[in-house]
Amino acid sequence: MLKVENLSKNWKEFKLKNISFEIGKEYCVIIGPSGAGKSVLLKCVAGILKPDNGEITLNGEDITNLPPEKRNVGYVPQNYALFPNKNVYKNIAYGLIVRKINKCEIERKVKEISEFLNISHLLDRDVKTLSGGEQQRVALARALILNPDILLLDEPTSALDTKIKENIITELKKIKNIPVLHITHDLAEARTLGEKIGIFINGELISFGSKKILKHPTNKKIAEFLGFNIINNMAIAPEDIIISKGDEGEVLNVIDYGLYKKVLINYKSTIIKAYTQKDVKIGDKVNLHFKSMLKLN
Ligand SMILES: Nc1ncnc2c1ncn2[C@@H]1O[C@H](COP(=O)(O)OP(=O)(O)OP(=O)(O)O)[C@@H](O)[C@H]1O
Repeated sequence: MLKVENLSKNWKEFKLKNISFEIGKEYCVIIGPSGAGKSVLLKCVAGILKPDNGEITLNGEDITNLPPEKRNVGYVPQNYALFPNKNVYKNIAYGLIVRKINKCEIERKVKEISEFLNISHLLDRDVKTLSGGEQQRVALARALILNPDILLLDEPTSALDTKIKENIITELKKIKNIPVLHITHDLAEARTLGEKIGIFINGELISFGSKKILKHPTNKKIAEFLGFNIINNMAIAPEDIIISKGDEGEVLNVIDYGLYKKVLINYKSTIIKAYTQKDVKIGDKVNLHFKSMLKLN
């Protein structure tokens, strides 16, 4: 179990503000906009940055001041940080070689982890020749082979195209029995993977708990971040709006995504975002019906 208590880190322009949360053997996704401080938080847990205040415990042990190599933490940074002058096998085996594990045991473990992540065919390859998705799997294998007590993932799919992203997400879903702390700005990824969800804005963890929050935001800040419309302190999801002909609002913009359209409507002097499959055009006069509205605190 990972427990973070009152963690803070201050620079002139940025503050990580008293972050507290805990996760057990579950997949936790922390989501937030760029620059919110997600990577700083992850680096504090990995031991790469030292927090100014606060405490980090892993399975009951205070690791706040331990160097990275003394924490049993698997960390996959955003750029993967593979060793460019070693092949895939040596990259994956690196942590075990440093720990002077015997050769047969290393071979067995590399075989096991590379089968798990479908990269057995790449073991002899030079890492410089790998695609982004392949590099990602090698970085994951390198972290997982050490049987870490926690896996830390910094935007693991940000550099990948949609198809490869889906494949990696399938692999990530297979990781069980250890806590995973995954940071991203991708809401779809949070919805697919997160058992627990943290919402991080401007150095602050404004919400932490069950994934229910993604469909039922509790306050305006969370609702806005999740893309809900807000009218009279009620949150309305764009997919919960039915558009019909009328005179209450006017369509300002339409973006056609093929399967659905994203429509911006000037509705009683508020700009409303709706998703629809109907045929709407800029300038159409419309009425709106809200299928569901959530009261905010
Ligand atoms: N070593 C540092 N010294 C000073 N400021 C830093 C340092 N590292 C990070 N910051 C600042 O902390 C803030 C948060 O950065 P961080 O990388 O955690 O954001 P993020 O939420 O991970 O964003 P992104 O999704 O873009 O990676 C930024 O304003 C960044 O410039």
